[in-house]
Amino acid sequence: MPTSLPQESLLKEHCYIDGHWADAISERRYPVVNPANGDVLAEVPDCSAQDTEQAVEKAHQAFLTWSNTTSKHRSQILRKWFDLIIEHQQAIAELMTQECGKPLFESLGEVNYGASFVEWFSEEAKRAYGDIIPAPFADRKILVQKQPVGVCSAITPWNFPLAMITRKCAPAIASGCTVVVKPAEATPLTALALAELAERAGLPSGVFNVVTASHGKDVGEVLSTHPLIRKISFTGSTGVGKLLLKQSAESVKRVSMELGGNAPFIVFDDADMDKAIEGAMVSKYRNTGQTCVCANRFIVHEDVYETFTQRLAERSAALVVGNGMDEGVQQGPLINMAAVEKVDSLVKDAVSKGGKVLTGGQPHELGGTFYQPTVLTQLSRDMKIAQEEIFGPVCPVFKFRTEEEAIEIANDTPYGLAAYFYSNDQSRVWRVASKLDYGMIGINEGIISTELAPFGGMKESGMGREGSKYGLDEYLEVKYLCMGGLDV
Ligand SMILES: NC(=O)c1ccc[n+]([C@@H]2O[C@H](COP(=O)([O-])OP(=O)(O)OC[C@H]3O[C@@H](n4cnc5c(N)ncnc54)[C@H](O)[C@@H]3O)[C@@H](O)[C@H]2O)c1
Ligand SMILES: O=C[C@H](O)CS(=O)(=O)O
Repeated sequence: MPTSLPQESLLKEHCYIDGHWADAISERRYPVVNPANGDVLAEVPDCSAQDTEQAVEKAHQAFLTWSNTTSKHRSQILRKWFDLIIEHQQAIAELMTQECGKPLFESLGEVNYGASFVEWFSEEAKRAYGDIIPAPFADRKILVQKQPVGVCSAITPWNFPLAMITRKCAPAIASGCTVVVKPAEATPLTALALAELAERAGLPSGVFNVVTASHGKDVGEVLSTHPLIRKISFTGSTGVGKLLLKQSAESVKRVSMELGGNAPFIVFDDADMDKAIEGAMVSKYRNTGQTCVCANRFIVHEDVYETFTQRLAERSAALVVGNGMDEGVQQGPLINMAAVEKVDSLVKDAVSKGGKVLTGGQPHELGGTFYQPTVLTQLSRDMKIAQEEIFGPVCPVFKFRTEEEAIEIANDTPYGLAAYFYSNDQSRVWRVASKLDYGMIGINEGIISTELAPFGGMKESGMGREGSKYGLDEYLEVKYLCMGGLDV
């Protein structure tokens, strides 16, 4: 085990089921690798369908008790979990950087962002209000109450190893549900550290379970079809999301889907260029371009196109690329070589069709999973980079002339997660915001995610919302009680 991993007991190498640290029934294990240098950080259980079925059954038993606790009790435990995550944020961040690659300052940011969902839903737990509705007849009362959905499953991606788990499990636990989590195969250690801190916070056995596996298919099939699972919450690619929707349909499970993105970043001729460049940099290069809400297509008015592209290229070329644990590094590795090959293939396709490389454009001289921050111009919409989620440090910059053209280009995608645009014309702001088909829109702002606002998309970017006052309802059922025959 590399010496840089925290020695404190947050490094867990077993799955967490019903309050026990366990091996897989098969005793198979798989290595967790640092994408920056290929170091084996740890080994964790390679769980199967059988392990997952046991976890679901334990979560069901725990639900029978947990669902009958008071919301205040659940709130207090969630608050303790939040406090422990914050207390141990450095150790968690070091685990996160070494298993997913993001620079340490970004991992610390994610730990605090992910913890904010636990804090938020420790408060929202006490606000699952119902209604008393004026009855149409004198002898009855109409009541509406909310109750927990039941046993939930959560399947999460590697790019935000903590926040994507807390964004699901905090509202689930707050509402009285229990959860079986399958983290991404690449990033189980952060999830297991969360389980350790949940146990220390006093979360009862079986409420929060973590099943680790080297691939998603077998475990995922159980988590999307088991009769005791009443809801599945998935964050990941649209392709896997569609598969899970199909698998969940047979037993009509509740679903939350947080899927892929293809965010447009529109710069109008009346934009504040300094703000637009800053917004472009933070939106594009967060997690080395590997976030679902990263700017994926820059769409820039012809009058400011040269200025924007030159300034973006200068800033991109100046980014420090390296191991995320090293001081000053701003761009880490991509998650694996397949990601490097995909990003490079998109760049080469664009160049083969006439695209021009202003900076970068190929794997980084560091080798391995590192890629050069890249800016491309002279692009056309028939290029793959116009339609696919890049998930890497590449900025394709398209040109437009009219407002209508910009909106048409921006909406020309099956995705509808996040969009961004920069303009100082207030009338234009209202026109464009109303016409963009996206669940979240940053206006003169490049980073918009917060636990206070509803996170989610339209079209093939998914369904449901996470965080905010809307996030709790994803884990609640609404029940109507008609109390009749009253002599009142
Ligand atoms: N909308 C959002 O909030 C959001 C957030 C983060 C990432 N994402 C998206 O996730 C993708 C990148 O993450 P990724 O590479 O981990 O995505 P992915 O879809 O490959 O994997 C996500 C999770 O699904 C599991 N999985 C894979 N195949 C499965 C199967 N057949 N059955 C069940 N589970 C299966 C994986 O093991 C992992 O835990 C991007 O498309 C990104 O846009 C979306
Ligand atoms: O990658 C997807 C995450 O949901 C992005 S964010 O951390 O919520 O902004």
